[in-house]
Formats: sequence, structure tokens, C-alpha cells
Amino acid sequence: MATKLLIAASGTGGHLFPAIALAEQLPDYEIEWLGVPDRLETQLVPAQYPLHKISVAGFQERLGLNTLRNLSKIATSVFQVRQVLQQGAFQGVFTTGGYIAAPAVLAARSLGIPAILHESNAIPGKVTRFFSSFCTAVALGFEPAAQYLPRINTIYTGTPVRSQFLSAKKQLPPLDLPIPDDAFLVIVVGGSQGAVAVNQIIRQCAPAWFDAGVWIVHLTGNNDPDVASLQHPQYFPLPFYDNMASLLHRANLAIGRSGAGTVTELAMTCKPAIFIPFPAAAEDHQFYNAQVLAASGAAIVFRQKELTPEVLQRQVLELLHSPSELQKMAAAAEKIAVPDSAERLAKLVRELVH
Ligand SMILES: CC(=O)N[C@H]1[C@@H](OP(=O)(O)OP(=O)(O)OC[C@H]2O[C@@H](n3ccc(=O)[nH]c3=O)[C@H](O)[C@@H]2O)O[C@H](CO)[C@@H](O)[C@@H]1O
Repeated sequence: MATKLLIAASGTGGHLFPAIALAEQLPDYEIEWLGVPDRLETQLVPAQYPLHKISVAGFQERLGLNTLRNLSKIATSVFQVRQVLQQGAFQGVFTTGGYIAAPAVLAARSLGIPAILHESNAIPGKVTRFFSSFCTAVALGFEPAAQYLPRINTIYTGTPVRSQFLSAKKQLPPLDLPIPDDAFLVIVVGGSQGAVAVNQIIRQCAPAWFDAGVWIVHLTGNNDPDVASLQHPQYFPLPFYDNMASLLHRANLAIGRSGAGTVTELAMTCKPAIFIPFPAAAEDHQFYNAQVLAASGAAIVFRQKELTPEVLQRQVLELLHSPSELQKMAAAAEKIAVPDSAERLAKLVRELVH
């Protein structure tokens, strides 16, 4: 009988794609998914993995008036996950952190089942910091994260990327966008849901870039009311694009947020990057994700509140005219990539869940 693994990954592309990449490495396992209603997992989790939906409350680390209420909500979620685990006779749980990780880890451990957590950010999220000590193993996407978990014996695996990123460039489907082969292509990516503030500054900068011969693929997300306000033959705004590996390989430069998924994929495809970290990210973790590439010379980081359209406009034009600088940045990005991350993580899962 196949080993049964429950994957608890929910909410954003950054949480879902590494888990999907791991699942793809475990074809001999019987995998089911744990998520919440109305989040991205209902669209992104491949159809072959049955999806169990539970309600999960935000977890507050600080003690306070909300604590008792939160504890009772977590207890309810733990109860629901225990039922899923027992009814499905699962032998292990894998999670990519976030709110769903708390009940998943607690339920698994209370039943004596191994729980493996993967943290993709350079600063671990609060659920990871709080619940790591309950886990059977904790894997990290970026090495610097280990210093925030001093009492945990962590394993550095890198963050798995979808299998499309592991295909040889030549085998990837071509871009279905009419962009000339020799055009300088900038791609703008604001994470799996887009980033309205990034969209706005890009639209302000774009006219000067078009004049300089730049083409732009702009992944805008679904929440930007002004998305139709810029139209130009060299401009392709798209709410979400699936064929990311082909797009990133084709790009000459990326501009965007520094969610762990984006940073990892840009390293994998050796792309020079300009990051504008999401200022409201918990503990400023996107800034530290961006620093992983910036410290090696692969990326330039701007704080959103200090960035003007003039500065961004100039920076891109400078890079456009400095192929040697772009090459140096690309070479630096390659050093951060962990191409066999999914295999490393799958090996860990195979050792602990069988
Ligand atoms: C706003 C927020 O809280 N973001 C968090 C969320 O990231 P979020 O999911 O928003 O962003 P990430 O950069 O981690 O991942 C984005 C993923 O979506 C994919 N993509 C994006 C656009 C598109 O059109 N098509 C597509 O496939 C990218 O290729 C990438 O795989 O989880 C990450 C991992 O914990 C965190 O680092 C981020 O801080």
C-alpha cells in the first residue's frame, strides 16, 4: 500500500508552489491536501490531490486579550485536522508554514505522526518560530533563516520550484506573447496576487522605457482598478500567467516584490532583479529575502517609501545600457540557486514518512 502524506499548504503561490513541487517528486505516495475554503489552493492544487478544507484562524503570538479566543480556535482546527488524519490513516504531514501549519503540526504530533515543516523565507514566520520545536524536521529555503531558530536542528534544502523550472530551456513551451526575440524584456511580478503599489510606479516609469526600446510583461494581479490605464504595443499586462519558467528565462530583467517564491525562481533562472519588498510583510521578511540576492550582487533593493518613479526609471535605463553589469548580476544569482531542492526535500520526507 502507498504511503499516505497530508500536505498542509494554503493561501499564496509562495506557500503552494513549493508543496506542489515536492508532491511531484513523490509519485509513489498517496497525497491529499489540507487547505481552507476560498483561498488559492482551490484553484492551484492539481486535481489529482483531494483537498480537505478546514477553517483556520489567524494565530496571535503575543499574549493578550485575544489569546484565549485564539487558543480555542486553534483547538477547534486541531480537532478537525486530527479527524482528517485519522479517517485517512495518514502516515505523515508536510507543511510550508503559515496559519494552517499550526493545527496541522499539532494534530500530527498529538497522534504520534511525523510533521515536516518547510520555511521558505529568510526570516521565519511566527508560526514557524513558535511551532518548529514540535516538528519532526524543519527545512529551510534560505540559509540565514537558521539563526532565527537557534534551538532547532534545521536542514537547508532551498525552496522547491515547480517542475517547469527544472525542464531544459529548449523543452519549455514558447511564450505565447508576440515579443521580438531581440527585444529587451522587463517582467514585473508582484507575487501571486500582484502588488498595486508596484503596478502604479511601473506605469509611471514605462513611457520612458518604451522610448528606449524596452518591452514589458506586467503580472498585475486581480485587484488593480487602474489596470487598463496604460496601453502600448510593447506592454502586456496580465492578471496571472502560468508559463512562468518560459517567461523568466526570456526576461532580461525582473522588477517586483521579493516573496520567497519569486526570489527563488529568479535565482533558478539567473535573472538580474530590482526588488521593492512588500513594506507590510511580517517582520519585514521580504526585505531580508531580497537581501539574500542583493548580498551576492544579483539584485538591487529599493524601499517602497523612498522610491520615486525617477529613480526607478533611471536605474532600469542604466542597466539596459550595461550588459556587463547584467551579466555579473545573472552570474551572482546562479550561485544562490538550489536546483535539486525538491529532491532534497523529498529525500527528507522519504526518510521520515514511510
Ligand atoms: C503578500 C505576501 O504575504 N506574500 C508572501 C507570500 O508570497 P506570494 O505568494 O505572494 O509571492 P511569492 O513570491 O512567494 O510567490 C509567487 C509565486 O507565484 C507565481 N506567479 C506569480 C504571478 C503570476 O502571474 N504567475 C505565477 O505563477 C510565481 O512564479 C511564484 O512562484 O508567501 C511567500 C512565501 O511564504 C512570502 O515570502 C511572501 O511575503
